[in-house]
Amino acid sequence: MPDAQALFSLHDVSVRYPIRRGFFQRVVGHVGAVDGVSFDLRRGETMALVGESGCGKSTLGRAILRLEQVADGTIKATGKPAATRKDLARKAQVVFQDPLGSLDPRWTIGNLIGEGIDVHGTARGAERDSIVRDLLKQVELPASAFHKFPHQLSGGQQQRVAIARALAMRPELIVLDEATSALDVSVQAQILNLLKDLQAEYNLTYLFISHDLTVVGQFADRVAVMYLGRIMEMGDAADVLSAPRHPYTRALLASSLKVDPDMRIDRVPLLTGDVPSPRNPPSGCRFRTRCPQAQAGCAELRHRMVPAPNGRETAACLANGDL
Ligand SMILES: Nc1ncnc2c1ncn2[C@@H]1O[C@H](COP(=O)(O)OP(=O)(O)OP(=O)(O)O)[C@@H](O)[C@H]1O
Repeated sequence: MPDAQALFSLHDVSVRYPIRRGFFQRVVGHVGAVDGVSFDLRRGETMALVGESGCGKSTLGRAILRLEQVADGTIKATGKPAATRKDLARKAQVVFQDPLGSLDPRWTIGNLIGEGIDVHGTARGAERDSIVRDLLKQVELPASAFHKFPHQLSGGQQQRVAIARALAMRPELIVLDEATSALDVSVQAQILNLLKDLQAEYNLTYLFISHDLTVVGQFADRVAVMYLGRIMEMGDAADVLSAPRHPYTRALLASSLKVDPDMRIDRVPLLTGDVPSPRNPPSGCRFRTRCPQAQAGCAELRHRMVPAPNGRETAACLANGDL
């Protein structure tokens, strides 16, 4: 049942990349990057997506932004059928890890921020420039940045420009794809504070894709833990991170170098070995090949989310007694 506050409702969403080979680029298989993911993104919340590299976080973010095609399932925006990419440009924006890579070095900051306004024709000339100057103020950049070029700014300032560019479209959702990961800890904290302020002011929804569980604990309201394209645990961030329930979440947290010393994850073995290929994932529970609590029946276990305390959901797990 979709949440009444949902900005986006994902139902059983799968995304597959074709694997092409040979001169004619024949499709010889698929990578199931996201497999059967369902959740609601609630208006005004920060939902974090965490998990090891290659588990499908960015692909899921891109699918919500309509930058990837959904193979199965649906993504509905505020109860209406899925918007087109153009409609969505206003509603959902993205900020990536590497601001310099997403900012054209030949453009001034004023033009970079004003680009979306120009494309959508929402304002022109002096009115457009005044909106851009306002956005500079909102992201706490000096007015002098207007005529500068990206390489003249620091990494933190460049990321503020990327945020201003996203804000220029007056979006409801911003996908933050490792948006603070490349920054120094102190700059990262400043950007996270800015994002919090902007969220409070505009009731923004954030999908926060991150490897850093400590930052997720400080920044996110809810967290979805992904493994090989599937959600393994989802719920209130404080709950999931302080008392992880699924063996994968427990191992992921134990493996994180910056774990909170108060976390109740004693004696949980660290994650070992690599994530299996999503081209040929294990049957049953996908984590079973690395799970310290794996049992014979895990190979046949059907993936489904089961309710856990405090409104949390976890992937069915034989070690947790879910049959
Ligand atoms: N364009 C593509 N073509 C084929 N496979 C892809 C493509 N993009 C991603 N993949 C594969 O899809 C899977 C999920 O990748 P994705 O980048 O979404 O994971 P991620 O969790 O965001 O990883 P990271 O944290 O490293 O960014 C991986 O196995 C990846 O190799």
